[in-house]
Amino acid sequence: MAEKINLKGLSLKNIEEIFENWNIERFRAKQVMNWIYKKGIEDFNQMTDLSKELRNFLKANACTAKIEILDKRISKNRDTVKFLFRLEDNNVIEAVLMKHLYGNSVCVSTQVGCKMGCKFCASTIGGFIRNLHSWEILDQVFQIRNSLKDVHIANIVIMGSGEPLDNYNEVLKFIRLANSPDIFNISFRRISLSTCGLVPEIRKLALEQLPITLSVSLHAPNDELRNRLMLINKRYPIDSLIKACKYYFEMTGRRITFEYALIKGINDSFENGRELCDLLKGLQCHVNLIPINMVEERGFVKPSAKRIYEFKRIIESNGIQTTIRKEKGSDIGGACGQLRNKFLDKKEGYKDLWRT
Ligand SMILES: C[S@@+](CC[C@H](N)C(=O)[O-])C[C@H]1O[C@@H](n2cnc3c(N)ncnc32)[C@H](O)[C@@H]1O
Ligand code: SF4
Repeated sequence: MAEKINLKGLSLKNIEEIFENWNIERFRAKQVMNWIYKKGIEDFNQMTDLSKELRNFLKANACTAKIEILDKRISKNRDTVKFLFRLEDNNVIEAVLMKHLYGNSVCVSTQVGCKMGCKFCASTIGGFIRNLHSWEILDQVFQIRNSLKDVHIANIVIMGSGEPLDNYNEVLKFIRLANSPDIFNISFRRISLSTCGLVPEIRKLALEQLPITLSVSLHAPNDELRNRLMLINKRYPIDSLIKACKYYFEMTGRRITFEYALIKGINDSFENGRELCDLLKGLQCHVNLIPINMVEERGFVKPSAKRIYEFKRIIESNGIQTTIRKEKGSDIGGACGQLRNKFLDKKEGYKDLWRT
């Protein structure tokens, strides 16, 4: 028997073409998409404005694949919900819903694990397993929205496990799908993509001219320090990264956000702050300071609140807009990849959910 076609993660146009090939009226595609994305219904049986005959045909020839929610953890102050998902091949990923005053955001993963090897990151500890398909990235948003019915999702941040630009085509497909009025209708301006700095792909993304926000994980103001923290810097040193960021701004008019995770005694000195200002001089940007989320396996610790504010003042005094990221969900495995690692280590009751 021919394999069923997964309608999840296909655009309206794609589904219309498939239906046309099956001699089904084109407008039925829009009806099916409304059921899936507007009403959250994935079961063809429940699509009551389709004839019984059509529902049976779709059941036999199509499917709406899904990722399964394995666990859902709500932070004590209820502003963060972490989701652990099982994929069809039994791999496990995580995504997070964060409630902000300016609207709720979902942070999605783009890969199972990561191959980039940043020293402070939990996502890379088990290595890289595989890229996610665009529908698997989309389904993280879909399942979260379905599971928290009263929560409106206003923003998507592509900042979960994995390096999105290392999975370029599927991530771009996902961005376009999430933006589509037939799917989530989230404006490009409300989508942020974070990268560790894959220079050729940043340049390629600039040419797409999508007005999304690009966040660059910088974390160090010079090559010597960045080489120690992020292996990618050996391939694409800071100078080439900053040039690519300037190019991105020229092509899109979108200001870059630089992420700088402050690690006590490593990158938080006054000298580091001044060097960072020199590096970013003249660039249209914003700096987001992140108190490092402790990852036991790595032994990095965040600086004191006083030092974090002092660092912020140095950057701001040079006319660069700077924010300190509010720590969210630290009681439920805050850093990306930490919950998945607990699952892989069969900790905290996850042993029973284990399947190979
Ligand atoms: C997990 S990464 C995923 C996106 C992309 N791979 C990247 O590196 O930008 C998202 C952000 O989390 C940051 N990050 C990773 N581990 C962290 C930790 N332990 N504490 C704070 N931020 C961390 C990364 O540097 C990056 O800015
Ligand atoms: S910070 Fe990003 S690129 Fe680096 S290991 Fe983590 S997920 Fe991968």
